[in-house]
Amino acid sequence: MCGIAGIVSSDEVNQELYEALTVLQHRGQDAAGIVTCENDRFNLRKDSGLVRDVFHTRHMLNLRGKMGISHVRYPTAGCTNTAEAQPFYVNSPYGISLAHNGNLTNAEELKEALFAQDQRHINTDSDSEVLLNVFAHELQELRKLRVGAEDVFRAVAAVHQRCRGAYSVVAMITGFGIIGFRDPYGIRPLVFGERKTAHGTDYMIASESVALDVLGFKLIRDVQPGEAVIIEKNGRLHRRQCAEKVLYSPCIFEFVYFARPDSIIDNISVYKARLRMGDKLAEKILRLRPDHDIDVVIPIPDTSRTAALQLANGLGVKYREGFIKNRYIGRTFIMPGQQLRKKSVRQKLNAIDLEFKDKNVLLVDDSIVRGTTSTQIIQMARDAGARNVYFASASPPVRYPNVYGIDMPAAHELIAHGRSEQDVQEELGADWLIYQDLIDLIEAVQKGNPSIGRFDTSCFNNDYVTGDINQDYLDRLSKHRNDQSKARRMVEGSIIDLHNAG
Ligand SMILES: O=P(O)(O)OC[C@H]1O[C@H](OP(=O)(O)OP(=O)(O)O)[C@H](O)[C@@H]1O
Ligand SMILES: NC(=O)CC[C@H](N)C(=O)O
Ligand SMILES: [Mg+2]
Repeated sequence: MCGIAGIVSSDEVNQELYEALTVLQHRGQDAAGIVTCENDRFNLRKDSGLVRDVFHTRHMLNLRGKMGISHVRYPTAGCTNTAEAQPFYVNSPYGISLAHNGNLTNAEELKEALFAQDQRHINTDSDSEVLLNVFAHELQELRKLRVGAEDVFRAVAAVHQRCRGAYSVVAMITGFGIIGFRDPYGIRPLVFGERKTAHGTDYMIASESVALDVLGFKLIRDVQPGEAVIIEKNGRLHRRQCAEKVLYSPCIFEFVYFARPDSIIDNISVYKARLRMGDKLAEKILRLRPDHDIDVVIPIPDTSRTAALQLANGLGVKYREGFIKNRYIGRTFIMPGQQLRKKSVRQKLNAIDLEFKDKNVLLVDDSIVRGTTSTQIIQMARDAGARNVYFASASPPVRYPNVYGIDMPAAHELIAHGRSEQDVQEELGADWLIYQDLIDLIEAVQKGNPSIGRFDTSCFNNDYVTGDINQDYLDRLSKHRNDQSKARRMVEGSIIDLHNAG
């Protein structure tokens, strides 16, 4: 998952793009970048690392301009090296820069076609560089000296024809403005908002509404699946549906884990969706064991807190913060490499023994993916003296790879793949394991916006919304991107790009 933002303002945007990235940091911790545009010239700073480490005062001073885009990265293609940090840049036509959240599922074919037919060279393994070049090629084909909104809409329509998979995008064209667009399924979130100032209206596009809130923008709405939103540098706004066929199917895992609870995406409050997940889990537990002996409900910080609190209320059992999170350790699931993920769980969470001693504890997490967190946490609960350790997951067993922007490419790395719930319970060492039912999860999310008829739930039920994912693709993905092969490719690459402020 990545975080993206774009701003057109009557004032300098560097500081605000930086702040947007700090608010979106939970979507990607590997690399960060900002491009601004001033007098038809781009200024770029991007590098591997957290937002606070990538941008120093000297970089910020260089990022001049009243429009710009920014990105935090969690790779799903290529590797973690700096050459694949975003935004990407092409000089022709016009000078275009682009930041992408999602994953193209036909990137290999597109890369070949870009080279063989469109005479474009792709210098990294990043699918986002491919996407940028498709967009650039389609704009070039229109052969206009100066670009206009109509041309951009036509190029986005052509992108929809050629690209498969998930893409929420912000792009910027020198001397013209910024563009936000979303694939025809709306798999990854994208919202836009406005802020009235004494000098006119500023506009902002972002992955999540929380970034708008923090910068004082008012949410207008989600960018619709297939839609493109253009904000010209003079503040003029254009919108157009560019896809022939639209099938709104947002990724349900955004609501389970990725998005911040204070965001509203796809017109659904993530916070309320998580509360409802807690309600549903409580109902299931009471159905299965009306006379349960749970003494205390304990969340596994951070993301599960909202669901766990409501679950405790539903059961009428005490809610206690039995694990304390080290506030300086980030999200472990999106860290690169299993060794680092495993080590970080212990650095991140520590138990308060008195909440466990001689009690039947119900630990709650939002999801169990590789089982890295749950295995260690259950052991920690036992070490802290718990009598029985029960474990509830606010989402169903994750059994299948994600191909739309979450880096879980190899089925065999998922703890529930090919295992029954009973098997997983034994593997984790829990005394009882309760998973949310998929139907309940869907209801919990859909209640926030009943007009969305479908969600991408592929990691739970193998049903990929784009309908074009076959075993051959999954096998290639698994071979290329499992933990071991990723580790082999962790080489540092130098950037062939705009001058990058070092
Ligand atoms: O089964 P696993 O492979 O361990 O993955 C699932 C865990 O990873 C995530 O936590 P993370 O530490 O990333 O972030 P959080 O602080 O937002 O909960 C998620 O909330 C689960 O706790
Ligand atoms: N998680 C994402 O959205 C990743 C974007 C893009 N596929 C990359 O690897 O950089
Ligand atoms: Mg967690």
